[in-house]
Amino acid sequence: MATAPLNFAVFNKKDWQQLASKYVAPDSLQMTPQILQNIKAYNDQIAVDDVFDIYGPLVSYIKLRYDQYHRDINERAGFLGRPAAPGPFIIGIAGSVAVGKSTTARLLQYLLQVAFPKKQIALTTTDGFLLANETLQEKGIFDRKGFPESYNMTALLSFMNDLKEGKSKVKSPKYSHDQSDVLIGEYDIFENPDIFIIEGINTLQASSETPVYISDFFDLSIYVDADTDLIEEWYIDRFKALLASAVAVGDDNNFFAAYTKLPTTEAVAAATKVWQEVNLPNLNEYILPTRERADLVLHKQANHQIDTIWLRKF
Ligand SMILES: Nc1ncnc2c1ncn2[C@@H]1O[C@H](COP(=O)(O)OP(=O)(O)OP(=O)(O)O)[C@@H](O)[C@H]1O
Ligand SMILES: CC(C)(CO)[C@@H](O)C(=O)NCCC(=O)O
Repeated sequence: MATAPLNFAVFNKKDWQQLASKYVAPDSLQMTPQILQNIKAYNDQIAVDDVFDIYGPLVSYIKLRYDQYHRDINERAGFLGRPAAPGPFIIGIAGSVAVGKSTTARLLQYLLQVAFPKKQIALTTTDGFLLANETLQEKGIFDRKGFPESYNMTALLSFMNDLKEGKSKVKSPKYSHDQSDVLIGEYDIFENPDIFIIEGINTLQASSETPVYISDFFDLSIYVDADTDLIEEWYIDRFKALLASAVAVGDDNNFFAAYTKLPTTEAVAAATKVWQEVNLPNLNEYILPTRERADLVLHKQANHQIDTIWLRKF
């Protein structure tokens, strides 16, 4: 993998693992076999060792940062002579299409909920802020889906602002991977969560529409990294899984239904072309350059196992 910039501390799995109990006692993570079973149900292949070795210290580090966040807002409110109105502690997760951001986000949500049973841990994706396929087609930018201009950044920033201000009933629009489109009129509604996770390829990007970055609202950011050839493999694996589920469901409205009519090799060739012509250029031009802006980088190797962690020192 690339060399970490000077302002990051680099850990291999063994050194990172030593940090596990610094701020969260391991037993407070309550890693029972039943919990592990539930976590594994998200994805049968999640490396169980990573749950302890990587996510244990990560939850511990988030606890440290969460406590600091609350001390900080109280002290700042004291300085201003105004009541502290804390919005959620916000964690942003970035990385390529198909690198495993949503899987990482769901696992983290689960583990944080176990570690903080009385807190509300919420999760969304920036996918819902994509322009609808129809709009992308009208604008002639359907082949730029996922690129900065394909998102409604104004709506996304206003969502982040409402959330951080502590407004109640903040809505984020939904996206369906089966439909490969936003679900018009469907929302997730958030009611004052304590910790909020937002994952998406663009979470560390600047916007051309406004000088504010989405990451200006983050209290911690994570970039999920892997070598490009591996990510392409995972993209194709996920495409095959979505294809298989389209066959099983037999719904002609499913985006993947058209591909099910093709021989598998042709369908996979079409997906490879989308990777090469859309997602790979997007990764190289717009996503990878944001990696060094993250507070923490999780680097994955084959089988999604995390081998290296970069943690920002300053
Ligand atoms: N830890 C993991 N173990 C095994 N498989 C994983 C893991 N993380 C992700 N995957 C698989 O890799 C593929 C991509 O993962 P995921 O859908 O989470 O990516 P993503 O980064 O959220 O993608 P997108 O940006 O397109 O929504 C999926 O098929 C998922 O099941
Ligand atoms: C929804 C995004 C943009 C990001 O998650 C991505 O998964 C996507 O659909 N990219 C467009 C090209 C493709 O169909 O893979």
